[in-house]
Amino acid sequence: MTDALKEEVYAANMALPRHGLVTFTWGNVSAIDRDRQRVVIKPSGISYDTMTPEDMVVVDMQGNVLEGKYRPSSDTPTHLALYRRFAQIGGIVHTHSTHATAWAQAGLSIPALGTTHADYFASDIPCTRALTEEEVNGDYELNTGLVIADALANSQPLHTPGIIVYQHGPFAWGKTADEAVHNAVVMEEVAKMAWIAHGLNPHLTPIDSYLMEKHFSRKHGPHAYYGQAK
Ligand SMILES: O=C(CO)[C@@H](O)[C@@H](O)COP(=O)(O)O
Repeated sequence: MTDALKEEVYAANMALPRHGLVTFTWGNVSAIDRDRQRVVIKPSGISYDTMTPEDMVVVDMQGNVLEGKYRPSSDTPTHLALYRRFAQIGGIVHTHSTHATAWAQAGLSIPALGTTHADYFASDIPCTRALTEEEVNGDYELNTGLVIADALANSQPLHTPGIIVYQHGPFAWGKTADEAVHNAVVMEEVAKMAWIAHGLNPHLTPIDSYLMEKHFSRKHGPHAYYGQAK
C-alpha cells in the first residue's frame, strides 16, 4: 500500500480529536484505493496520542488484513459495506460526536434549518431505522452498513454525505478522507445548531427549498436535491 494513503488516513484520524469529534479511542476514518481494491483504516482501540501513520491497517474488500500489526477498526465491516455499495465514496468517518449522536439517540433526522447545513447537505441528515435483534446479534457492523446503504438507496450519497445510525451515532463520507472529516465536522455543528434552534423555537420550519437549492448548488453545481418539505 502506498504510504501516501496511510499518511492521508492518519492525518484524517488525527483531525477527529483536534475538532473535538471523539473522546478516548472512539471514532475512526478510512480511505479506499479502488484501483487496488484495498482500504486503509484506523487500528482498533489505539490512542490517538500515540498513533502513527505506520499503525494504519490495510484490508482487502472482505476485511482480511493485508498490512498492519494491529486489528482494524471494529467498524471496518460498516466502512466496507458502504465502499462496495457506493463507488463515489472515497473516504468514510465514524464518530460519537455529542450533538449528532444525541439526534441519533432521539431517533430524529437532523433537520435542514439554515444555509450552513445547505452548503454541505442537500437534505435533512437522515436517521436510520433501528437494527433488528437478529441484525444486532448477527454481524452488527456489517448490518449497520447494510441498513445505512438501504437508507441511501434512492439518493446520491455525495449530495447528503452523512447519516446518523439510530441509537449509535454519525457516519460521514466524501470523495476523500479529508472531505469526509470536513463533512463530519459540519454535521456536528449543524446538529448543535438545530438542537439550539429547536429550543429557541419549537415551531420552526425547515429551510425553504429555494434557499437550499441556492446554497447547495452554489457549491456543488446544479442538482435535483431531495428531502425538503414545502
Ligand atoms: O462505535 C464504536 C463502539 O460503539 C466504535 O466506533 C468506537 O469504539 C471505535 O472503535 P475502534 O477503535 O475503531 O475499533
